[in-house]
Amino acid sequence: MVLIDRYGRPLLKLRIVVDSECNFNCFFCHFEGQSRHVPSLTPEDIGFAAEAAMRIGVMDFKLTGGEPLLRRDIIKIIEELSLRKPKDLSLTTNGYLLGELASRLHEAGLMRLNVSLHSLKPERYAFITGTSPKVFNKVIDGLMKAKDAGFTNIKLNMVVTRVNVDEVDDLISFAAKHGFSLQLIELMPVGYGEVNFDENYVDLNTVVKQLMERGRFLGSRVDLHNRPLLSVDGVKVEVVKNYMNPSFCAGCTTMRLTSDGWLKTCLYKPPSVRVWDLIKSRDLEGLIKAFQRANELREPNFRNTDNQLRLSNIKVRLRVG
Ligand SMILES: Nc1nc2c(ncn2[C@@H]2O[C@H](COP(=O)(O)OP(=O)(O)OP(=O)(O)O)[C@@H](O)[C@H]2O)c(=O)[nH]1
Ligand SMILES: C[S@@+](CC[C@H](N)C(=O)[O-])C[C@H]1O[C@@H](n2cnc3c(N)ncnc32)[C@H](O)[C@@H]1O
Ligand code: SF4
Ligand code: SF4
Repeated sequence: MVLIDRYGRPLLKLRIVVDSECNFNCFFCHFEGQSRHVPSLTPEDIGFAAEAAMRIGVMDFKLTGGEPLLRRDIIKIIEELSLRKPKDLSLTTNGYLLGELASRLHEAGLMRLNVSLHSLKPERYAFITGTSPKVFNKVIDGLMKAKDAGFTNIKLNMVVTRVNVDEVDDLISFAAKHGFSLQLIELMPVGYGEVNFDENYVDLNTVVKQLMERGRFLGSRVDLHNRPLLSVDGVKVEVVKNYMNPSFCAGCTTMRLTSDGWLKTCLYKPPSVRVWDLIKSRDLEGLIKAFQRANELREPNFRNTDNQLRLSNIKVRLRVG
């Protein structure tokens, strides 16, 4: 069984925001649209929430944050999820603590890793992430340790802004050299990303157009946002172009479980459904109902209103006829 929302979109994936804290301070951080410095669910709570999600057909879990590797019990969280045998279990990290944790993450059952890497220039990396230039080498070391630990499917996340758009080719070369794939992410006007959006936004379509001069289109991810997949210089490049993109939202198959126990139906905006008490009291039926309710409330953020008008006109005409 899979839940379908009012716009015909299946609910396939849960992004679990495991914490609201971070050791970095990226100038664009959206913090998954959740509040800072709030309490967090325990590993057992998260496992229980995943169980309810699996009952309604969600088999794909993404751990994110804040910085998920700051949780001292991150291994236990992964074990709790892994024992329920999901189809996909992945984590997105800034990579700072990856060197220390990579082997244990792999052993605990984590299947995939996305590592944010917005620049290959230590000074610029520090500027973007609000850290010191020494941090860059630690992140690169973490990436190499993750590869050695057995992670075969590592995606580099690059949020493309005016600060780093000149490094897209360098990131492709770096990914090619080390066997990673690359995810180009358009800046989203959420959280800090909203505050400095105008001076930093780059339309990803312009970047993709240039890449297509030497790359080829492999297809779209219909399971997730209809994201285009390209092959450029032998590297798989995934395009996360969200801003003003109705096709992206039409393919939205996700919702978020925030660290303080809300089902957040969209990154950008309410509504959210509170599930903290249902999780804490282990009310499985109540939690399944809350998932169903949140799914009914899901709405695409960017929509092609012209098309929608045309569609509703057709429906009206059919009814009248
Ligand atoms: N607007 C929006 N952005 C999303 C959504 N899901 C993921 N993103 C963004 O996509 C970018 C990449 O997210 P990741 O955490 O690396 O995960 P992912 O690529 O979505 O997931 P996988 O393909 O499973 O690895 C980040 O900027 C996320 O904020 C969504 O539903 N809506
Ligand atoms: C919120 S972070 C949490 C995980 C981890 N701290 C990290 O940075 O990888 C998840 C992903 O969202 C990206 N991101 C953060 N703010 C963004 C924004 N305003 N627009 C687009 N992507 C953003 C990050 O670069 C990262 O790849
Ligand atoms: S994007 Fe990730 S690493 Fe950067 S501040 Fe946000 S949570 Fe921290
Ligand atoms: S509907 Fe909201 S959460 Fe879904 S893809 Fe669009 S912006 Fe993201």
